[in-house]
Amino acid sequence: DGAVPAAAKGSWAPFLKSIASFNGDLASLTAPPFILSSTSLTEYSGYWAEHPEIFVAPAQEKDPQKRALLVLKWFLTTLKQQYSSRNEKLGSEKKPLNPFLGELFLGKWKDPTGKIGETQLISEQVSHHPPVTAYAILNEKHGVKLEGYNGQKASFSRGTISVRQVGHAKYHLKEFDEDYLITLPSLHIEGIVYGAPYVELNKSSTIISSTGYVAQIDYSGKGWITGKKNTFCATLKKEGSKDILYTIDGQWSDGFVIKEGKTKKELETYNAKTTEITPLYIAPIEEQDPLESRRAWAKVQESINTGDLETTGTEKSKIENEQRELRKKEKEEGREWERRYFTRVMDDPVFTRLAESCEIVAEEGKTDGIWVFDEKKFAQVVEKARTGGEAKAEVVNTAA
Ligand SMILES: CCC(=O)OC[C@H](C)CC[C@H]1O[C@H]2C[C@H]3[C@@H]4CC=C5C[C@@H](O)CC[C@]5(C)[C@H]4CC[C@]3(C)[C@H]2[C@@H]1C
Repeated sequence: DGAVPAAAKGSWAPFLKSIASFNGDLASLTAPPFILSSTSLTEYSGYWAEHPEIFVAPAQEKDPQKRALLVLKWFLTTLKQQYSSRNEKLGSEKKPLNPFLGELFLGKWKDPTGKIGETQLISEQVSHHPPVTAYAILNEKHGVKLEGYNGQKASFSRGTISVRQVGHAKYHLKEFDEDYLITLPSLHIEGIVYGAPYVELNKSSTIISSTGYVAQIDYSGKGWITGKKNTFCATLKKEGSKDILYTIDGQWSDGFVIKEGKTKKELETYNAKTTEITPLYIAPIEEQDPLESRRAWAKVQESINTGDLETTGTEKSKIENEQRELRKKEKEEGREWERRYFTRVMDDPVFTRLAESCEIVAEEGKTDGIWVFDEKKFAQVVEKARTGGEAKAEVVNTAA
């Protein structure tokens, strides 16, 4: 059963107390030691493309309707890693490290076959209060670019933590000059009182394409029709039409079936458990920029993994104090921290046009702008790395 391990019982009470006065800021949760993960939240951006071949598949499909289906399929294949990979690997959902402002996580999925080409991950903590992670995933060979950002608005009630995700993802196909706006599902954390938290997705999310296709994904937890957890049903339609072109049903943590809308003919079955994950290549720590997660958090990660709470505390405080000093200095000099790859804009025409079709996302975009990948900044960073400028081999050690 999911009962709290006896040894950890002692650390449970402070957690439940902190959760009772939960103020919505997930980072303020004093999660018990066995729940602390040594992974920084900036690394979660990598969950969007752990199957690079599926990520670039739409770029190779000439038919726009089939392309829209392949983008929906790719999105659905990311859910298992996004929302249940900690359970698989670590036994339960964990509390990630809360990234500092400017923290970077850079990596690439290499391609030995030469058919997919290299796929690059750039993830940057663009805001600390509230925490917001922006990311870009780039595949030059197929002209595929994913950019997005996310933050969390959390609340606690009836033993579960509910999280509304702020932000969105935008998938771009260069060859067809096509865009897909992806809204982020709400979630809640179940199993907290048993000490075995896991994510369940709520309600629905949408993918709107500039070619006029709309995908609607409806999530449900246990106790819905099938009683199985992590179930969903998705439909793909042409905007303004009632005809369902395709349906996709299944469990995002297990697998799903793609069917033709009218005839219900089975077109494809996807098995999330047997599809290989491509490992992300990260530069060795000594070659990393000081702002890169695994270098900056190295001592904290080491002490979390060895269960040395004392050192975890002191090393975390060092980073937090450094950050406070930086913010103080910026305030005195009347400047803001320079984001390295992303810029906040008040109006992104692609986002605005596509968001009109789904009210949720439009709201955020209007109020405090949206974070976009800044190609100019990116080019400067690449140039600096090439000419050996003061910035290190930022993009990712291309020699490796
Ligand atoms: C045992 C009970 C306990 O200690 O409660 C702490 C729990 C682990 C609950 C709080 C944390 O749960 C984690 C789950 C994290 C989300 C997982 C996946 C994603 C998708 C990704 O694309 C964006 C980030 C997001 C939404 C994570 C955000 C942070 C979450 C909610 C962690 C909570 C701090």
